[in-house]
Amino acid sequence: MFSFHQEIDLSYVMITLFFLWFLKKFLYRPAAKKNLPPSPPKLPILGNLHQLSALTHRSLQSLAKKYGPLMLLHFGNKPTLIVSSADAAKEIMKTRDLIFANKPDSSVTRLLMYNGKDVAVAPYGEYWRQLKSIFVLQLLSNKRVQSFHSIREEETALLVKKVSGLVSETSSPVNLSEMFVSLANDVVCRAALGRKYSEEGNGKKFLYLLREISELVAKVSVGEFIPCLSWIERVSGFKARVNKAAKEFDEFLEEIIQGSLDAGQDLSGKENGSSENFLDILTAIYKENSIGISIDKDSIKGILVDVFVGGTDTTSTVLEWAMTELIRHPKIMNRLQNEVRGILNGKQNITDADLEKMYFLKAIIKETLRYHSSIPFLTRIASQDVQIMGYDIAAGTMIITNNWAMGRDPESWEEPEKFQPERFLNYPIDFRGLDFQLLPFGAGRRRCPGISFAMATIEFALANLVQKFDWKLPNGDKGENLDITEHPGITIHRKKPLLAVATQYCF
Ligand code: HEM
Repeated sequence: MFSFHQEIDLSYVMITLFFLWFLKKFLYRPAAKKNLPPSPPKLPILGNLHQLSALTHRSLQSLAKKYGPLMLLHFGNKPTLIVSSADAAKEIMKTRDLIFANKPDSSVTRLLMYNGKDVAVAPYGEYWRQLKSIFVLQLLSNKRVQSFHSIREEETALLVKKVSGLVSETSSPVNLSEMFVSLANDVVCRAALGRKYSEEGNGKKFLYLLREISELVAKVSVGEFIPCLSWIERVSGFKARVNKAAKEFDEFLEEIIQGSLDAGQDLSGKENGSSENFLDILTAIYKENSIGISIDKDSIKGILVDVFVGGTDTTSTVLEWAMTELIRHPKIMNRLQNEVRGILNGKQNITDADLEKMYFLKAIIKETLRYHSSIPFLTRIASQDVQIMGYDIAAGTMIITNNWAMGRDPESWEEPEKFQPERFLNYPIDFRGLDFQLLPFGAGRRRCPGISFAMATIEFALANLVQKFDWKLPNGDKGENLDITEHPGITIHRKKPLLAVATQYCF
């Protein structure tokens, strides 16, 4: 039984409930429902992280086959849009490029890349624009790339000499993977710092630090996605490892920059800028404000880290996959050797003019970049709420364009799982960021500024290796049996080093 007092309470409750129902029904307008991209089911805390294997580009390709070219995943607590088609990539990096001009950063990249004072992770804005123009106009212009011709020639000649030595002395297999890493490092080092570092003395430390920085930049730090687990990084020693590498590399860079400043480089006397290296150019900008842009020492250090992290592993990986595919496909190797040897017609030295005529060589490099895009992901951040292909994307969403999967998309390529360089002969698709089905160097404002530098090294080295030697697998193994398992990282390279037996070609 209710008491009088209880009855009054009940009527209050009834009136209040009716009032709330009325408000909801007639006055409250819920926010319009968002049209989100399709998403696979997710777990609390982890989001979709449990659906990703170490070869993340392959896991994301499989998920995209089910959920489509735009899908929304959650990496822990981070909403992440996965882009897997040329049309969707064009929306992000052309139509709405300005909204997506920022790159995600992390505590690791902030420490190693001088708190965004480099180019690759600097927030989009005036500072980034000035640094990018230093890259494009001062360090990596076509004229500058040509001026490094003798560096490429000398370093490739050393590579050829090493292979010839192995052929004549032992006829043992050549570790091509290792040789490509040395070649790419040495060419970049000489262009950047005017000298190279060997595996002896303080060179050893420098090479170790380069490897360490590249490895750490590629590592995903769990605390970025699942903040409640960030303690793992401290306990596992990961944070300490990053701090140590950042400090030691900084000390190294400080020493060489100070050395260059103390030496008082006078660039005015250098002919056509031919022997200017990146450090010369950057210290001149720093000291004399020579191009009307002012930079500090951290900017120089950030730029140099970008050059080493962005320019070495990427280049050696392309060479490694190109040679892998040539050895796997003897007919393609044969056709390339006929082209190169035919154009040289008995001549030993390859010139830039010779390379220009090597259409099949260029097609092989394009096909390598399609089939084994060395950097699998292009990353961005949405700086405001935006609609992409009818879907609502919230500000702050991380964007991952799966460039590797786009190179194998059957909507864009016939027989995408076959290595067929011929597809690029008489087919005007290029990799410079205008054809969205092929983006090994990215596109839009954040496109790679090192394309010409990298291509010059790759074309020259590959042409020399197939001109001067014939290649086969050790122990008479057939090319088609060559193991092509991938090793995950910021660049995707071979899990096992590429070993091959060379025979000197008699001209
Ligand atoms: C085969 C060799 C190379 C490949 C495959 C490659 C690939 C890439 C890719 C995919 C990006 C991201 C682009 C985007 O997000 O749209 C990038 C950015 C960049 N690359 Fe390269 N790269 C190579 C060589 C080089 C070289 C030789 C240098 C310098 C010497 C370099 C310097 C940079 C820099 C500074 C950025 C950042 C650009 C920005 O954020 O504005 N890269 N590269």
